[in-house]
Amino acid sequence: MTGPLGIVAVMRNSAIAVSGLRKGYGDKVVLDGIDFDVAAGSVFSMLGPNGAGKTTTVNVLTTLMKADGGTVHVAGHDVVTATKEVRSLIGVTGQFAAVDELLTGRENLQLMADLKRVRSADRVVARLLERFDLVKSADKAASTYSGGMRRKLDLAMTLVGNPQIIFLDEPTTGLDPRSRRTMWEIVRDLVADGTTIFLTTQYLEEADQLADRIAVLDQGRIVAQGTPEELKRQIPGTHVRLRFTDLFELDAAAQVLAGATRDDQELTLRVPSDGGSRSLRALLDRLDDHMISAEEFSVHTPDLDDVFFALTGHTSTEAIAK
Ligand SMILES: Nc1ncnc2c1ncn2[C@@H]1O[C@H](COP(=O)(O)OP(=O)(O)OP(=O)(O)O)[C@@H](O)[C@H]1O
Repeated sequence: MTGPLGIVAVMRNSAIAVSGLRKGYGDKVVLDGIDFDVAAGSVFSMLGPNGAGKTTTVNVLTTLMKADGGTVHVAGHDVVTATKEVRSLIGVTGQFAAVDELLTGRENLQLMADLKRVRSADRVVARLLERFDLVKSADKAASTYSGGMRRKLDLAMTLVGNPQIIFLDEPTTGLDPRSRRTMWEIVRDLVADGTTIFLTTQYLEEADQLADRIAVLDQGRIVAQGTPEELKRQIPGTHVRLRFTDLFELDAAAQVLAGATRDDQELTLRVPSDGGSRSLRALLDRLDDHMISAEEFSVHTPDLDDVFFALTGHTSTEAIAK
């Protein structure tokens, strides 16, 4: 779209717009010119190992830190010139929780409601305690909470005042699988309500589960961006798996489909493919032409671990160990 109306439409749709963002500490370049756009109402995940620059990005986007170069707009506001507006629209949950351990869950939420000058604070606090399943522990000191409960309380505190855009910096690092799943459910609920989520994570599965778009950050640069499916499709390894009813059919198919790998025990053929609809149709047509029918047909795409390795030359855990 062109013209002023087009521009307005684009801006309205973009919750976060980052262009040429650079940041270093002394001589060390941490963000080496990164660009991305987050659509309103979506989950955008920045995926990268320890030290990739995720927290630095969150700090700049949430006005806590000044960039060395580039521009950042949050809900259409420049983070440098409209800091106050940006702060009033966002919520941030960092790696170091804002929870005061000496206060109870309820008191922590009340404190936040006072800070944000929220009306009907008691009602807001009660609702959040319920939503996060913290009613029973509401009047116990946060120091007695488990890691998962503390994260939930931290996130509940972030939601006081209904921010439009929420930044979650590694929200599930160190959590057990059950608490992690609870956090995922909460994120999904928030998005269903129209909230925009910027989420950093080192967990490939987490990005895969939650994100509409993923940016892979490695050593200060975005090495890939796209939907989880797009990222997986970018790398070799996608294949079609065909299962046949007997060896006779398998033999016939193996002769027709050059380059396929057969497994006689499983009665399957693995055929390299980009997984696109055109090549799938061509493959099925070819089998049809030879009157071969497959009992089962499935497309397998590599997971994000494969993607990370293909893009960066190291696995995410190798990089973490660096
Ligand atoms: N205040 C600082 N002064 C100097 N170097 C810093 C500072 N903060 C971060 N760094 C360095 O910048 C790099 C990126 O750090 P950042 O915290 O943004 O990474 P991250 O991807 O969030 O990793 P993590 O998951 O460990 O938090 C790291 O090498 C870190 O040591």
